[in-house]
Amino acid sequence: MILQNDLLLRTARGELTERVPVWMMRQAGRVLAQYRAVRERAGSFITLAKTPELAAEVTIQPVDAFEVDAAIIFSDILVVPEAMGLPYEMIEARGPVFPQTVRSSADLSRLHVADAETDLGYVLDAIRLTKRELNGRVPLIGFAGAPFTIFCYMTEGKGSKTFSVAKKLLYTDPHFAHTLLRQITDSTIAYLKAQIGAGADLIQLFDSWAGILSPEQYRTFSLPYIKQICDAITEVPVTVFAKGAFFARHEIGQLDCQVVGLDWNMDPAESRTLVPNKVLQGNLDPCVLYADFAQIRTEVKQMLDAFGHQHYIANLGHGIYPDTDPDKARCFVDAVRELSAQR
Ligand SMILES: Cc1c2[nH]c(c1CCC(=O)O)Cc1[nH]c(c(CCC(=O)O)c1C)Cc1[nH]c(c(CCC(=O)O)c1C)Cc1[nH]c(c(C)c1CCC(=O)O)C2
Repeated sequence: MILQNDLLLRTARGELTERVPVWMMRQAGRVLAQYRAVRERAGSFITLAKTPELAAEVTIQPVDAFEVDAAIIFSDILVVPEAMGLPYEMIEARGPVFPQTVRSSADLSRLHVADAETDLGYVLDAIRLTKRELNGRVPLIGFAGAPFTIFCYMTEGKGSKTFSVAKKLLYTDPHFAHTLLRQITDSTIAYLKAQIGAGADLIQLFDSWAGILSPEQYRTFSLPYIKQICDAITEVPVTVFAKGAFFARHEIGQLDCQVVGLDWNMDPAESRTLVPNKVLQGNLDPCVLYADFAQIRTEVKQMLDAFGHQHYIANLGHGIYPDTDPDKARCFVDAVRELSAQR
């Protein structure tokens, strides 16, 4: 299948392009009334994620609504722990919860390394169906959580501001921590390879909780596992997005990945210096989309000026907030397209 719009893919591979590609983290979701309608029909988030026809439908919605340069498969990072034997629930207005947690070596007997085809076949089916329905319009991004972020949810059992239960284990039982991190890494590599086999054109790793670690802990408990994944994924470009890990940009830049994702606390020029020779992605504060249309355009212009128009993928600095006006999201995408094409 030849892609009609392969701008993002060419940029991710390091090629010079005619304008800056743009998409938004969490673009498939509650921002869109069309999503909420399908979610209603499905009954629950998990049913929606496990029904390939519906997952494909909501994956494509933002491509129609915003004309972004990529689709990202509708799923969640927490499908990996579930596939390893730790099911999750998605509680309305609260987020994900694991009724059982894993906090010691004894708990590990309940887990297995995920088999992508049997345990995550529904995501692979959703990818195949989405690819067919996209019919080459834009590339499809596959994704997974980085092992440390998945470790946080599996040990803590729910979201947390500090993830102090998870962090405590790094100090009190590092052997357990490394064993679990290894199992998550092995599961994630198998899963990402299967996503690529099913048609994913690029891969993004979300290390959403990277910012809670010290640089030393990040070097010990997160980076080595991300490195294993980057080394294993050779087929398509890989983006590493480590939220809050401003201190690790140089080391992330040394990995065998093609794109480094940035949040809005990370200065573009400083990031270019720390991460030379890689494509950068980001990093507009999602709260800018609460500003008026004129100000959104001004902020986008500043961002494009700061990053430059090459070796750069425009995005938000984290996922779009669910109460964002979709017209403002559309304004962000349009501003990138228009302002980066004028040369
Ligand atoms: C940490 C994390 C999770 N999930 C994800 C991350 C990493 C990115 C980040 O840091 O934001 C990744 C994710 N989750 C979802 C996607 C879909 C693709 C996309 O459009 O980006 C992606 C890429 C769907 C989702 N995942 C979730 C929803 C909302 C649930 C619903 O629709 O009922 C969606 C659309 C739920 C979810 N899932 C998770 C949380 C904490 C929550 C609750 C908070 C929230 O609601 O945003 C775990």
